[in-house]
Amino acid sequence: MKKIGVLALQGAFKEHINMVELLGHEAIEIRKVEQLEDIDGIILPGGESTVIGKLLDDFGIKEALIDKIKCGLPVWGTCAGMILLANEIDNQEDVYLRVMNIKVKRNAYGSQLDSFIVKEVVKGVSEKEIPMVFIRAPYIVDMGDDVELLHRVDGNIVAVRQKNMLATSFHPELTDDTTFHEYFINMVNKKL
Ligand SMILES: NC(=O)CC[C@H](N)C(=O)O
Repeated sequence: MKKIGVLALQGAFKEHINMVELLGHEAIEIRKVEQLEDIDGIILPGGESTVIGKLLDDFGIKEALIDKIKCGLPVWGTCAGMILLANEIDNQEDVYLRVMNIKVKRNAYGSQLDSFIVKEVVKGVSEKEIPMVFIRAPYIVDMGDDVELLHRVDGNIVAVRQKNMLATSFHPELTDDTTFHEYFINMVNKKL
């Protein structure tokens, strides 16, 4: 059984906790630096990246989290979590963890009303179609040569991996499909 931290400062962290537990692993709500010592991987949930970014500072956890990720802690950022990981954010000076060689565009599809769901096969992740929920989602507008493209939707980059870091524009935790959570657990188990 693995211990998966879910950053629990703001946003849809409960849903990730449920998915991790559904797969038989221990899920821990992360709010304190010392908790980072005792986990095998961490998920950064969807929410509001500006709020989570500020709370990372307020809770004094940002620098320790950056160090852990740079030392190889497997991390998965979903939606706002992807924004937190990015080196650059289109049309915005503020950046947060700056650990992943991607440039993201926030609210890339428009407002809440432009949210949508698609079901597609993600090569290398699953043979069956996976439901992908996009809610005021970002997408990647540029990425480094060291970043592996996992999936595009309508030509836009929505899932990538860079060594121990996984980023998706969409929210698997808001579906009943555990495929991406299994993929991340395999990363944690170093099977991928
Ligand atoms: N569902 C989400 O996580 C939305 C992300 C949010 N629009 C942001 O820019 O931070």
